[in-house]
Amino acid sequence: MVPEAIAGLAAVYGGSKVTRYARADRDTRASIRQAYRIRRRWRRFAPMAGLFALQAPGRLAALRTPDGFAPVPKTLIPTLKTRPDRFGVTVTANTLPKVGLTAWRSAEESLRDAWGFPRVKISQPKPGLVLVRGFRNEPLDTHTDSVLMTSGGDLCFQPGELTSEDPIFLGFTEDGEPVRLNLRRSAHGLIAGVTRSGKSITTNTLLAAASLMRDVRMVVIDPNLAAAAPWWRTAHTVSSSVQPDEPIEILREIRAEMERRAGTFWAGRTDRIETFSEEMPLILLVIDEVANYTRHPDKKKREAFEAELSAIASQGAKYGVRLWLLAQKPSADVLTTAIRTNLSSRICHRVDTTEDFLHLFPDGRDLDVTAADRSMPPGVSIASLGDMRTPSRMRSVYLSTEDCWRINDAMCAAGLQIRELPESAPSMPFDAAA
Ligand SMILES: Nc1ncnc2c1ncn2[C@@H]1O[C@H](COP(=O)(O)OP(=O)(O)OP(=O)(O)O)[C@@H](O)[C@H]1O
Repeated sequence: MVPEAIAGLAAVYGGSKVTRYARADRDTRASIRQAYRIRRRWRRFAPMAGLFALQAPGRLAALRTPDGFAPVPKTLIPTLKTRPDRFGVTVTANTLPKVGLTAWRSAEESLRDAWGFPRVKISQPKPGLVLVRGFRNEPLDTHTDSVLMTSGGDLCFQPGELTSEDPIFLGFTEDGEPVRLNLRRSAHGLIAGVTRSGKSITTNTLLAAASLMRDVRMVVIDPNLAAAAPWWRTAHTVSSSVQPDEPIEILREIRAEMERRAGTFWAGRTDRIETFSEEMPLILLVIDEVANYTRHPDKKKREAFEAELSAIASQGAKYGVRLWLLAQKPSADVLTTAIRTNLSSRICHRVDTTEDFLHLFPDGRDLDVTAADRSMPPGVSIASLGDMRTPSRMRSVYLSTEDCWRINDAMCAAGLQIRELPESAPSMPFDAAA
């Protein structure tokens, strides 16, 4: 019975590995094979790389050793665990006496050559453990499609299937770590970058995921209409007005909703809304090209817009509002420091100057990354959001505007259409539905 149970367990374990391999994409399969080779050759390779320790022989060894011979010390080798993914393999090893981070770093070149990685990154996440991240593919150079659509153009999630608690997968850091945004737990955000740097593609993912969440109410203000167009029929509120009047009205309505929600604090004995529902949705307010309003030539309108925006930026989060602003260059004349300070999640695509970068990351001069880099390709940014400990390079996942239209078509088919497209829609160049 016992050997049968062991055989059964082994079959299940082996079966799950085979299934995992069969389901993996081509790059992950190559990494699975690479991880296997690393483990198989490890005991022979570790002493050659100097990654071993000698343990003085104990009394038992002395007893077992024939007379006239000195007892041989035991060779200890770090134990490896491997985690393959599409970029390469992450190897975790325990440290041994004198085989800590320094020894692993000294062996970096041998590890790179023996394991076949163009780049490895060695770190110590906690005492007793060393992490070697081997990259066969660079995460920043690797195109990643959004998880919201299949390669065949079908939706991976049906409208209403997600909630604000579901993480939005925005991209990968340069170390291959997924970057996820949790709308419920995070506060406001800012996306910057020169034209064609990738702001819209990043925003597509944010808006598309939010539109599939049943407890999120989407409000999109966009003087260029580009970001708003796919969501025109289904977003709760949408405006493409170049003049600030309509956006000011929308911001006032949100403020009125905030005041209405303040009343619920008494009943709930709380000072913030942390759970959302269809009756009490999270309000995602996205404003593209915010400079169009904050630098509007009409001073009175500009100030009225800024006053509303400032109130939402400072107070909105606790009432369940998440404000995301997009700007090419969020300098002080575009966004006041008071507003900017409240936009804690930051994504900075390529910008022109270091000063522009510092508007998003005031400590940017001390960082070893910058977005004021002309070689930075579209889709790559410096990001600080979610559980990232320091700002890091990120490559956004790709979700085309055409895919956003497809998601919107599916929402309309599910009876979620709120309004018709504007009269001018058929002539819009980006109207994939036309
Ligand atoms: N994450 C990405 N992966 C692959 N390609 C990308 C990515 N992001 C952007 N691109 C490429 O860069 C082009 C420009 O991106 P996008 O339209 O998002 O720029 P933008 O900053 O919004 O520009 P604009 O301000 O002019 O609207 C896209 O059409 C696409 O070809």
